[in-house]
Amino acid sequence: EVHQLVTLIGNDLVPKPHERFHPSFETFRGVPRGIPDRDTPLAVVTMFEDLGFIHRWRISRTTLARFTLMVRKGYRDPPYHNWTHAFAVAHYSYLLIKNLHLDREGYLTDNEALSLFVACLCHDLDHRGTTNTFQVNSKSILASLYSSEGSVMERHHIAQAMAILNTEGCNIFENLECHEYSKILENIGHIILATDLSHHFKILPSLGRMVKSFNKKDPAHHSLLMCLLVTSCDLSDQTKDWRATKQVAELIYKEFFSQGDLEKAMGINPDKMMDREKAFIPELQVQFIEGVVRPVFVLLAELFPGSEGTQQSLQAVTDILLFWQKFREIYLTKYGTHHGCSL
Ligand SMILES: Cc1nc2ccc(C(=O)N[C@]34C[C@H]5C[C@H](C[C@H](C5)C3)C4)cc2n2c(-c3ccccc3Cl)nnc12
Ligand SMILES: [Mg+2]
Ligand SMILES: [Zn+2]
Repeated sequence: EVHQLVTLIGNDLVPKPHERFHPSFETFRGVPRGIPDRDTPLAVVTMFEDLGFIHRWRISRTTLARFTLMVRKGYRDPPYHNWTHAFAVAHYSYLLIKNLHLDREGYLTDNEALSLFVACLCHDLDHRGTTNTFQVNSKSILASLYSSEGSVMERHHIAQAMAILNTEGCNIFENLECHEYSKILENIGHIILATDLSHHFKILPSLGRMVKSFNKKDPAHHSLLMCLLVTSCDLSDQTKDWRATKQVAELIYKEFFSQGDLEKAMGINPDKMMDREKAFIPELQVQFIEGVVRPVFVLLAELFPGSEGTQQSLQAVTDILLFWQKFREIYLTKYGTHHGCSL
């Protein structure tokens, strides 16, 4: 498949995204999950090309093809935390960089923009469909490796990304100067660690301050911005249409409930959110979107008020929240209580 992909992109055949994929590919309404899996490696390469990364960082096309296929292969196939999710997250970062001109406008350095896109592609590598808490409770190998530092899964995702870059013929950063190279690895690690939602809650007060008075010269602001951006990308499924969002919620709870079943079998009492007998999904989704998702897109819209895309994303999240609130009301009035709710 490397040969096939290389031939495609080798002789400058990298197509324009909207022509090859879908007119909505470059818009915030576009649903990257609609791209067939077999087309996603080429779509990744077109995004690298479209963002000017291939030229700016002298990335060899064959190396890029190998890297992309290795990353896709590095994902397992749990219901939600698979390659399709990584591709969707990376696509949203592509939209942000392209439409907000994050590098050109000085919100991010060139290096940070490339770091964000590559970190999104790699941010859930080798995910097993279980949470950090599960790693610790089940005393997994990954917990034995990383639990002392916290963010167990995220540290594993970083290790997997580094392993791919260290694989012969897959290091897309091979032509970077020394200081750029070490900077990019540091940024990618920082960004992937920021996808742990408990980290997001810790920095939330600082994000609020950063958004109020962003200082393009302050590296700390750049770091906080990269954390906010990657969290918005990780949650970007919630900025699409209701049908797409509902399908995603089904995948997430399929993964959560499998973990809950596993925990029960292991004699561990699962979190309500993971227990198919106790979870009332509409309520959980109202809480998550109201408490976590919408505040992220409010911050993003505040930071980029002139961008249609961020306003659209905030509006979409607001609509999704309304849907879940209606869903919850109907369910509660119809059934009085919520036992045995299924989507
Ligand atoms: C739709 C939707 N619902 C979601 C409901 C709940 C949670 C969730 O991790 N909750 C918490 C709740 C407390 C405090 C922290 C740590 C743990 C304890 C677990 C977070 C995530 C959800 N999520 C994600 C998502 C984003 C980043 C990583 C993993 C995932 Cl799954 N992406 N989409 C969704
Ligand atoms: Mg993750
Ligand atoms: Zn993710």
